Amino acid sequence: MQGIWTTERIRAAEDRLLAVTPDGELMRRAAFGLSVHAAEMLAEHTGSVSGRRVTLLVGSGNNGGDALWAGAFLRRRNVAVSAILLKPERAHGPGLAALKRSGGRVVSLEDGPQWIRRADLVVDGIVGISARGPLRPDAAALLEYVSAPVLAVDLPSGVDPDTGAVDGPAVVADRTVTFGALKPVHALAPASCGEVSLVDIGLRLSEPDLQRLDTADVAAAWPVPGPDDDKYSQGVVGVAAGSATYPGAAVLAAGAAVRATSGLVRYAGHAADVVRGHWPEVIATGSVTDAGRVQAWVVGPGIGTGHEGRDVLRFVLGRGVPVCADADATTIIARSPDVLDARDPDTPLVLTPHAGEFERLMGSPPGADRVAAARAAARKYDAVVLLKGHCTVVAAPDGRALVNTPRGSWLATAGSGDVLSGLLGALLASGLDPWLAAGAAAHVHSLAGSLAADDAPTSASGILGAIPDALRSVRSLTS
Ligand SMILES: NC(=O)C1=CN([C@@H]2O[C@H](COP(=O)(O)OP(=O)(O)OC[C@H]3O[C@@H](n4cnc5c(N)ncnc54)[C@H](O)[C@@H]3O)[C@@H](O)[C@H]2O)[C@@H](O)CC1
Ligand SMILES: [K+]
Repeated sequence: MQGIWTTERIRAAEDRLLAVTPDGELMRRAAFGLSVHAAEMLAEHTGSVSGRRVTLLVGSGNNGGDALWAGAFLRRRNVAVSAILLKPERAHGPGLAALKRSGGRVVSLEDGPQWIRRADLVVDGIVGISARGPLRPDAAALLEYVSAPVLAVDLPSGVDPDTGAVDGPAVVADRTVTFGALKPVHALAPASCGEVSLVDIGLRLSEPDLQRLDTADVAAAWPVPGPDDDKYSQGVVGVAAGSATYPGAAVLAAGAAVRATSGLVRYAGHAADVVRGHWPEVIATGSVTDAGRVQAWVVGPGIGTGHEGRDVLRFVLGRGVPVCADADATTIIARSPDVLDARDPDTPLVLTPHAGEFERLMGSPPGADRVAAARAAARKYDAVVLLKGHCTVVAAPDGRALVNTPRGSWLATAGSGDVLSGLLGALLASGLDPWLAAGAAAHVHSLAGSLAADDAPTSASGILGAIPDALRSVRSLTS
């Protein structure tokens, strides 16, 4: 697991470390690491370091100080460094002195645009973890002239450090170099951060506020049958999805469950013939009441929100096995919360809302702080909540939260959620902790999406087809 800490926790840890570290030492550690990444980016983009031009955008805090010190280190490698000070009177004193001593140039705000245009690399040291809100107009105006790659110091300025929210002008970086520990922005705003690298400055932090699964975590969690297993012992998953008119959701959810694990999949609903036609290995019946025993249910995709859907949901909630309530099932729960009375309180429930379904469940949209929103919903429904979005957030009623950071946005395609619910149901049936199951399913789902897309549009069927490759890739990276 990768740990992620809020800026409040990071600042407290920095204060503890600053108290026992010589003055300026932490910033020099951070800035030296930053300069190494800057040189690497120059070499990558231009083929050389010496003689290249770097322009620093320098704000009034320590983030600007990091940029100035990194500029001084780059001068040692014969890089031409120019610094645009957004607030010259409040620029970091020792950093500015170091840059000047090293032969770096300080340019005025008015001359800034030409130095940005000429740069081989632009370093964003405008603001770091102490700032909130979008860039101010002077900084935003400078960004208009940027065409070179951008390296963000600690985080892309203008993006909220604790939520990753962008609500105005903000830097879009090719790479972000952060210090000490990952902050929420790094997991929640991949499109703003670009590639994220961590420089160790010796921070010591305990329990993280938020986590991200490593490939190794997913590989360890994913069920692999042993020599004594049979189709029942691995956990049977039931899928209650689709309708005669809309059988697609059933085919996708059941198919994902088939591909996720090697046990048995049962289907119950009006699309039994179509499901059987696509997946002969699925035992398909017309109704949940005669589906047979399962160890987890996936319910909701395409079942409708009328009487029949409500009855199906009530039935599966009363079986004493984990339930993944997706799509129409979340809408039913939002409109008729009494269906949850059928639930045995000890039965794990996973809700998988997108933003619209979330609003129905909670009465207001998720807002900028999606992690807090998912946690609140998890508490309200005493359920694991997987909040869909570009970055998927999974929160448990006990407060655990994780985020899945995707590669690209190819998952935003019709039927993609049905595939995710099938994966998740199969993991629940295997007995995995529901929070981990949701995180692992989201991880493999997004990996399958990027493998299927391979830089071109894909479809839910494409994602479904790439599940075995995604699982192979997860397992191969750790074997
Ligand atoms: N404290 C430490 O031990 C370390 C801090 N480091 C750096 O220090 C940074 C935090 O520095 P600071 O706490 O000085 O604060 P920042 O550099 O994040 O900036 C705060 C300053 O920006 C201004 N500001 C606030 N919102 C703004 C906005 N929207 N637009 C423009 N200006 C705005 C404020 O007036 C304030 O002066 C970290 O992000 C990191 O880069 C690193 O050097 C590592 C060590
Ligand atoms: K920054």
